Amino acid sequence: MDEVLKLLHSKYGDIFEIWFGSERAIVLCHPKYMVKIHQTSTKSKYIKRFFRSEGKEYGLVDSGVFNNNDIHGSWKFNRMVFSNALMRPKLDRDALKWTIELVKEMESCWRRIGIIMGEKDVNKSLIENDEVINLPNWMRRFTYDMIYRIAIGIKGDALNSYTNNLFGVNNQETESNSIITSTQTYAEGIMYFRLYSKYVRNYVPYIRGIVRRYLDNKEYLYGKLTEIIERRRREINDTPINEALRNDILTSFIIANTDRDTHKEKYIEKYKDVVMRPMKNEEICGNLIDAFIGGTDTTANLFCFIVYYLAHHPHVLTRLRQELDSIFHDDITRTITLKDLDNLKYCESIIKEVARLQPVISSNIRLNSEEDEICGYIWPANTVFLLFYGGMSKRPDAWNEPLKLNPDRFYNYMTNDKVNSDNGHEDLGKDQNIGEKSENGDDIKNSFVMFGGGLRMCPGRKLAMIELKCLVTMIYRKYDVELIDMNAPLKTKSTFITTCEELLFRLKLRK
Ligand code: HEM
Repeated sequence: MDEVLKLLHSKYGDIFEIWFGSERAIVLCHPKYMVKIHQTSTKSKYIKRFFRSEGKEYGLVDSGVFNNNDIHGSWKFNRMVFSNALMRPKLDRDALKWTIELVKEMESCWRRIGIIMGEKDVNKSLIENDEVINLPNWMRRFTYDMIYRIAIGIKGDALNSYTNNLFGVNNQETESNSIITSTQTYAEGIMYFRLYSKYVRNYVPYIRGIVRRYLDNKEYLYGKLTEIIERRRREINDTPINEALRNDILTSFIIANTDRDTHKEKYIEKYKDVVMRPMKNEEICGNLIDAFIGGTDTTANLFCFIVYYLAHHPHVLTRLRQELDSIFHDDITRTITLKDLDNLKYCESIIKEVARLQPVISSNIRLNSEEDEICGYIWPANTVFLLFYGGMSKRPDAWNEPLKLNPDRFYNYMTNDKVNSDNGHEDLGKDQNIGEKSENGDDIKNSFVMFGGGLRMCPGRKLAMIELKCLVTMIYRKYDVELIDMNAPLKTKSTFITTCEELLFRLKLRK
């Protein structure tokens, strides 16, 4: 998808149309067109994401947040509860603590196998197996375990059971693993409900069989999640009102708009147009599934891209190490604090710069709910706009030497207040959508779109940054990461998201 859009962009310019079967999409490649689309006002005409409201029975029309098209009803309500659950400062502390624990767990798995060189018990047959030393395989499991804990509050088991399997230990199927596997199957099924009409899904023989299996899996997944929700509801009921509850997002979903919700009054004030009521089990299921899907492949693949770019840019790695050493000195095992994360400005710049060059989500879809003008044309309501972020983030009119990895373009903004106030782009350090050549003003605003924009901007952005900064710190302050084939190009596959297909690696204790 990414490559096709790149090609069409160079051939047809900043605006052109493409057809998906009988559906037309207008592709927008210039950041100036994003100004309207990424507007944060509730009056925005560009909140809708999908052109067809197919797949209600699969939870795709009015449940969860990502696939939800009911923008004035269930999306607004779910999104409010979702954002509040994920953006609470209290969650940051736990997210950091859990990331640290999980990196340690992953290190111990790597040690057992011999991925960390110099360890005694190297298992030769395992480290010669490309599957085992393929970083994306580990990162996917890392983010499964992480999001499971963030979502449900209970440690996931994907890393450990994968490692045990490699050693021939038969694991009992854990609840977390069966939920994650079922969520993956659920995610794979989405395209059948998006692509095929109700008639095809119900009557075309081969497709009907596949769709039935996906629906059975959905029933299983909702059933399992409902058991967990009910269990947690009972635990909450049994906890005295003056006792603090866990900070996982399931707890936040359950207590939202109830007497246990300490922020209730604030939300009533802030979201005046949303009916405040507790969430039903089915709504919570939809939101949990979105957290599982949104919070795994994105962060996992971006981390792999960071590792690839750092291996090929030693001067950037040296600067990163200088920053890490200035914060942690010789203590490569000191527990990382939230304050440390705030101080890791160069580390954050690397994450952003890699996301600019190699975005995991390089395009997005929005529809206008009313007739509107974009690029001098009047578009009827429900025109599909495909926003090609991956093209915008490499425009020569927005960035100096756009194809070069240069974290300084973000670092200088974050560390130099004068630059910030002079160009009016104070927020660059805070996931804003802004380009480098700011003298062009609005034209290049929105040329860096890591987390989308407007009211649908990614609600997991703070969590993703905590995870990524913590991972980069814990790996690079302690280890040298060696790629098995330094000449291999970055192997990616691009559908809705761009994944890292192969990155063979090993670690050595840092000299
Ligand atoms: C590096 C990591 C991540 C990247 C690059 C990323 C990127 C994005 C982007 C580009 C969007 C579309 C926003 C828009 O339409 O304007 C999005 C939406 C979303 N993301 Fe993320 N994301 C990341 C991590 C996460 C995490 C950790 C979670 C959950 C825990 C999450 C949950 C979601 C959800 C639920 C939506 C849909 C929001 C809505 O439609 O209202 N994401 N993300």
